[in-house]
Amino acid sequence: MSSNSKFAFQSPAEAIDALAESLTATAKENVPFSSDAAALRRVLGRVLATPITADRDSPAADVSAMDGYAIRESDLAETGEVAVVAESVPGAAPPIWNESGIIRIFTGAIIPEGCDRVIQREHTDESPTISDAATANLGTVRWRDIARTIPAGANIRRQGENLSEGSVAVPSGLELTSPRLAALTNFGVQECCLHRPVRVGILTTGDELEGADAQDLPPWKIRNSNASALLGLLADRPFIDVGEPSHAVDEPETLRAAVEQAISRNDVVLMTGGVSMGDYDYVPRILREVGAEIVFHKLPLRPGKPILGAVQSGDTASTLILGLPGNPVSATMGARRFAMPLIQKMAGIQDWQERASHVTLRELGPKTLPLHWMRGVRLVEPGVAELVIGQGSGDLASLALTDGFIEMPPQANHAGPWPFFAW
Ligand SMILES: Nc1nc2c(c(=O)[nH]1)N[C@H]1C(S)=C(S)[C@@H](COP(=O)(O)OP(=O)(O)OC[C@H]3O[C@@H](n4cnc5c(N)ncnc54)[C@H](O)[C@@H]3O)O[C@H]1N2
Ligand code: MOO
Repeated sequence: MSSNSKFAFQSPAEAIDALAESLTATAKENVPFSSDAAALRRVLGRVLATPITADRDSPAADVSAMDGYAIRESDLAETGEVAVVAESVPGAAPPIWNESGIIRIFTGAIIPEGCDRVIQREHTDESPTISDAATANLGTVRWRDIARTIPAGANIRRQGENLSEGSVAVPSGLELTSPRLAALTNFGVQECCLHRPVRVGILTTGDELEGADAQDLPPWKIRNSNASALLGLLADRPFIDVGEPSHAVDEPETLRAAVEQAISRNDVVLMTGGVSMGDYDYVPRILREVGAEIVFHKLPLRPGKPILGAVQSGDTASTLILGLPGNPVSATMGARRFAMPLIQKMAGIQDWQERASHVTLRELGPKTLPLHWMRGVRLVEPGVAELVIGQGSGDLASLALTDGFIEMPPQANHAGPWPFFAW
């Protein structure tokens, strides 16, 4: 703990970095790959653990970038009609060129040996205007003046100009997005090595909590909204394997058993509630009892000041435990701000640190805080947001109107731009 402060870390970013030091990426596993929908879905959004290399040059040969005519320079000297003697089409080997006449070529087809450029068809007058491959007669063309300005090499995509055989096409540590799935298909991948999805367990605590289906609640009971909020943050990320949330009442033995089970089954345990100063706030004590190292408890942050970050060392890897304050706004913002980047690190994502976009506030009230301040906002136009002023960290109704939140450092009193954390 630093000497001039009651907090172990002075900012969320420092606290996240400190936890990250103990955390490693999940194991690698080989997953079959093909281009059918089921196989693509299986790997989409997962994280590549070893690079994909090109199985051959890209393109695999010199190919045409245009529909037109493959020629050599001397063909342009012809002022009359030039005979089209063959066609080079995608999907077929190029014709053998016998050096008399020219070759009609289509985009993507291989440049026949000896040709040094492609004249696009709109730079010619063709006769007939549409070729009739059924007859042996492929017609003739006349060059328009502009054709004679087309230099050697024009409209030819050279063999290997995108990537040469054996070079890295997709580096490891990246999520498999749509363009990367295309690259895997293009480079003949049959099996890819991915990080196992990060297992995340949600463990809510509190005697007051009931399920979403509870009806006719007495006023001292509430529905477990944190479980839904956390599940909603994590469930649609293929690099996360989030299980059914579990719940423990505020009783030490029950809670300890639930914590031990959650730690044994998961890479990350997200707890909510029970981390502040109440008589029934057992979470810090129990985490210590089960042998977890508490890296921080309380940060200069609002909402969520009582947040707790801990690590349980295992035989091969450490488990991350976040004790999120029970208040719904604190729990949800805390999970987004702290858990997401750390889960990304454990998922093997190279650039796991938050790369938040920034927004400027349309209006800023006079208030400042001596804490890092996460404030719910609604996007009103690109790069501009307005504050959604709520009644505090229990105000779920206001939270539901937000698109995300900004984070302002202590005493900040200007409109930004501030980092924006989208839901
Ligand atoms: N004496 C002090 N009291 C409190 C402090 C403090 O520093 N000194 N900090 C306050 C702050 S700030 C927060 S945030 C809360 C955090 O408290 P806990 O993490 O111990 O959470 P609980 O007391 O269990 O619950 C707080 C609040 O949230 C509701 N809750 C809890 N879990 C859920 C859930 N799964 N779904 C929906 N709502 C939930 C709970 O009913 C309480 O209303 O402590 C302050 N107190
Ligand atoms: O900081 Mo706590 O999160 O207000 O409610």
